Amino acid sequence: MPPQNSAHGPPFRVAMAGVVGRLIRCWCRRAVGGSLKVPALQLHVSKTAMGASQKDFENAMNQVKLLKEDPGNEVKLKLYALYKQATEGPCNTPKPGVFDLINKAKWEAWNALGSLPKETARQNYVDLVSGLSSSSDSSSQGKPEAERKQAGYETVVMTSEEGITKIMLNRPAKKNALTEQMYQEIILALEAASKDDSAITVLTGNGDYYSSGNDLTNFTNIPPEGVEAKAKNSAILLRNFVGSFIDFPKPLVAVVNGPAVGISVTVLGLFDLVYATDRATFHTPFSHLGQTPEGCSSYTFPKIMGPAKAAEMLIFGKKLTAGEACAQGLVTEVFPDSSFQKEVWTRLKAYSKLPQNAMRISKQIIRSQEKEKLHAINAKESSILQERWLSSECMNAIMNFFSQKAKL
Ligand SMILES: CCCCC/C=C/CC(=O)SCCNC(=O)CCNC(=O)[C@H](O)C(C)(C)COP(=O)(O)OP(=O)(O)OC[C@H]1O[C@@H](n2cnc3c(N)ncnc32)[C@H](O)[C@@H]1OP(=O)(O)O
Repeated sequence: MPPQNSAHGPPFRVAMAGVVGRLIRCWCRRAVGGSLKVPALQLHVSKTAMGASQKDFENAMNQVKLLKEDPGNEVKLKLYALYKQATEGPCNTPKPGVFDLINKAKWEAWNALGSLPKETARQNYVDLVSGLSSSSDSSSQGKPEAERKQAGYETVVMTSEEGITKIMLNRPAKKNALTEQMYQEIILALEAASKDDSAITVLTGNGDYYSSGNDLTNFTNIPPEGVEAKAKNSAILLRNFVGSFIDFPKPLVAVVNGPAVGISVTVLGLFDLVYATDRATFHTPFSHLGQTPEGCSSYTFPKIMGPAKAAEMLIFGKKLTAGEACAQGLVTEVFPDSSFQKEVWTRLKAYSKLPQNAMRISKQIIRSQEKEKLHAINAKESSILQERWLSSECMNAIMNFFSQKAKL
């Protein structure tokens, strides 16, 4: 029975979360046939309890790689078993020999899941990872909100204060060039921000640059499977990255603290507000790099600034000043560099006090009109780039950058 003081207030919600958490833990224990103990994790009760999507599952797999603390062998076995069950179904391989201790333990964990349906295994995997992440985050609880720097990220800094979640790109020595790890961490940070209690989410950069775009070393790190596999995986990552911006459900603001290049410019067409310092420039040198537009810019830029101005940027690589970008509608407002941070954050703090649900719903009405179209454009741009990355034009441009022959 709910406490007398409130039918739906915090004490009741806490109590209910405890009950639901216990039920899920109990259900998990039954699902593995009781032969593997599920550690006493505080399972995070989220939207995923209604059925994890493939995207939730992929995000959880990425999140596992970013765990700060080793979860221990028992949990790792459980993750392994749920992963195999979710992707391949019931255990279908012969039992390893008695001296093959590690593979035998893995086989037994998988086999113990019996005929657990793939969807349930996927859900259990997502819940388990969510529990692991929130238990590793719990060390930050009790600190003042402003200091609550969220754990689990290495290339971005995520903080929440006064209704605003800030995701700050944090490789200033490399002009915040986006590594593969950084794309993944931004996807996860946006996913977390979409579910937290903040009203507004901000993306910004640390140091003198907002971002110099894709880290060109991403293309030099070729796996044993070869360049085609590299291009394919990069296209998947790109598509997921841009997809996170398309689907982001609440107001998203870019605080452009300095020059922006490549993909950090193109995705601006998917933000709700773009505030720039007068030191910022906006540069999409795709043809110079043997590449083509991404971030849905082949659609958003002509729509925002008209086809002629969009072509000048996307085909001919014209670099815009902040004032020009504002005149063309890509930037909402430009501020003098000396007062940029003060003016922008004062403005955003005032906006964050507006009714949250109204802002969120308004954003969703606007986005829903072309969400499907944006996803289709994202898919097309990513697949064209997958081919471009294998072209000699693109490979030469990247080699030029590293041999210092060409600077933009
Ligand atoms: C999953 C894959 C998805 C792919 C999506 C595709 C996206 C397309 C794009 O984003 S295209 C844009 C790519 N970006 C660039 O081409 C920028 C390249 N960088 C530069 O031209 C210059 O560095 C600069 C103009 C941004 C800044 O010049 P400056 O002289 O001021 O500074 P440095 O060149 O000395 O830079 C400092 C160090 O940072 C390294 N660095 C900067 N940008 C990148 C980058 N994009 N990739 C890799 N490394 C970068 C630079 O090499 C210096 O490193 P060092 O100190 O070790 O020498």
